[in-house]
This record gives sequence, C-alpha cells and structure tokens, in this order.
Amino acid sequence: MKASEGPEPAGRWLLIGNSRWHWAEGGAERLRCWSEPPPAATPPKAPPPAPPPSGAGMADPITGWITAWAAVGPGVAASGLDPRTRLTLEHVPLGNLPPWLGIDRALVGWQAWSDSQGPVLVADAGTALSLTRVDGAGRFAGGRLLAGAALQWRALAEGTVGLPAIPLNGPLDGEPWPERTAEALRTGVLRGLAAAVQAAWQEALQVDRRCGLWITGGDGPALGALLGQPCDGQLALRALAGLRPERGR
Ligand SMILES: Nc1ncnc2c1ncn2[C@@H]1O[C@H](COP(=O)(O)OP(=O)(O)OP(=O)(O)O)[C@@H](O)[C@H]1O
Ligand SMILES: CC(C)(CO)[C@@H](O)C(=O)NCCC(=O)O
Repeated sequence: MKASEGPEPAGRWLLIGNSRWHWAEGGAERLRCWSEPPPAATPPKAPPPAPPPSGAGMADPITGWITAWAAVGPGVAASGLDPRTRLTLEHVPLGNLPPWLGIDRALVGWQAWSDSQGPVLVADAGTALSLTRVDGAGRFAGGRLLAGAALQWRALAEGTVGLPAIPLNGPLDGEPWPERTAEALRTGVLRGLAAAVQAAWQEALQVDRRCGLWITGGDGPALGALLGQPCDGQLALRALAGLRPERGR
C-alpha cells in the first residue's frame, strides 16, 4: 500500500472492487486516491503503519489503519477488516435502494446526485460497466449492467481461436477504423461501451431532460474522452469519505 510519507492523514478509506482495491487518504476536502491489486496478489513488503494517535482507525495486519471501508459483495472474510468500520447500503441516504444493489453503485449514485442536486446517470466503467440512475428526488431509479472493457477483451481472447490478449491502458489513437487486430479490439470495445453510455443517457434525458451524466471507474478516462465528457475518478471514494469521515461515524 502506498501510504503517505508525510504526517499522518486525517483519514484513510478503502473500497474493495471486483478486481482491485481502491484507496483514498486525506481529509474529505482533499483526497489522494490510488488503486492496486488485492493484497493476496501482492503481499505488502513493509510492515503496516501504526494507527494515528487520535484513534481514527483500526490497526490491521494487511491494511494498516483505515477509517472506513466498503466492499462489492461479501467475499472479504479473510481480509481481517473490522466489520464495525464497514459502510453498507443502510449508510447511503438515497431513497428506493434495493437490498441487492452493489455498494459501489449506491456510492457513485449518491455522490453524483448530491453534487448535482438533480437527476443523474452514473456510468462506472470498472470490471463491469454499471449504469445507475438517480431521480431528482434522490431515489435510485434503475440502471443497466454490461461487461467492462478488460472483461470483454479477456472473453474475446479466451473464446476465439485467433484473437490475442491485449495490454490494458494501451493507446487509443482516435482512428475509428483501425486495420491491426489489437487496435480494432481496443477501439471496438471502448467505442461500443461509449455508445452504450451515450444511448442510455439519451434515454434517461427523455425521462427527465435535466439528467446529468457522470463518468467514473478504471476505463472512465477513455470513455470520457470518447464522449467529450469529464471523468470523475474519485466519485465512489469521495462518497465513502464524506459519509464516514471518522471511524464509526
Ligand atoms: N492497472 C490496471 N489494472 C486493472 N484494470 C485497469 C488498469 N488500468 C486501467 N484499467 C481498466 O480499468 C477497468 C477496471 O476498472 P476498476 O479498476 O475501476 O475495476 P474494479 O476494481 O473491479 O472496480 P469495480 O468494482 O468498480 O468494477 C478495466 O476494464 C481496465 O481496462
Ligand atoms: C454491478 C457490479 C458488479 C458493479 O461493480 C456490482 O455493483 C454488483 O455486484 N452489484 C450487485 C447487483 C446490482 O447492483 O444489481
């Protein structure tokens, strides 16, 4: 974990995604965020930092100390995280939240709605691309789920005879009709996801013409560039830090 080297930050938050762990450090006003593979894949090399004197977090052998955390799905029993500092759906003050909704969707929906104070559609381009709609009154209003970019590339490489695996974060040079296979895969999947987001937004605008589009997630910058829209990569972590600024509160 790349914890800060200066004075202890006011808080440290963790969102466990489908493929990666997403961290934030700092105060609610200013967060430093980064993502890394789950610790089982890369055991920490250094001993965890000591908990801060204020007792704002729990010492933990894997994570050091954290103020609050959230996880997509239940599968973190072995992580050693303190269940008392876990943020769950009941802490997210949106209306109409079904009990099966992913916490990442609730968090991004909450932050986008509370920043806009109006209806929003959030495209979270992670392992899955989730589209989450929140109406003007702050109620969850449905969404859509698609396979995310890396998952599509992996499925194509595994499910065909001739298609190669391609590196993540490769260049997208703007050519809409590439000749080479790797570029055709990159362009096809990312433009396909961008088109799905654009179409969903147009349909959401038909329900409420004030609906704002928010883009986040690991592929958010690429989709934002294709759609000419900004990407807010910190949406979920800002929500987590804002809703649980201190341990247990
Ligand atoms: N270093 C990286 N490792 C993994 N994915 C990356 C990396 N850089 C960019 N990506 C892109 O990010 C996407 C995954 O996004 P993200 O890391 O937000 O997913 P996640 O941790 O599973 O979160 P979520 O639970 O929201 O899906 C992939 O489709 C991939 O193309
Ligand atoms: C949709 C994902 C996989 C996106 O990370 C996650 O939010 C999840 O597992 N959700 C549970 C199902 C739902 O939100 O309807």
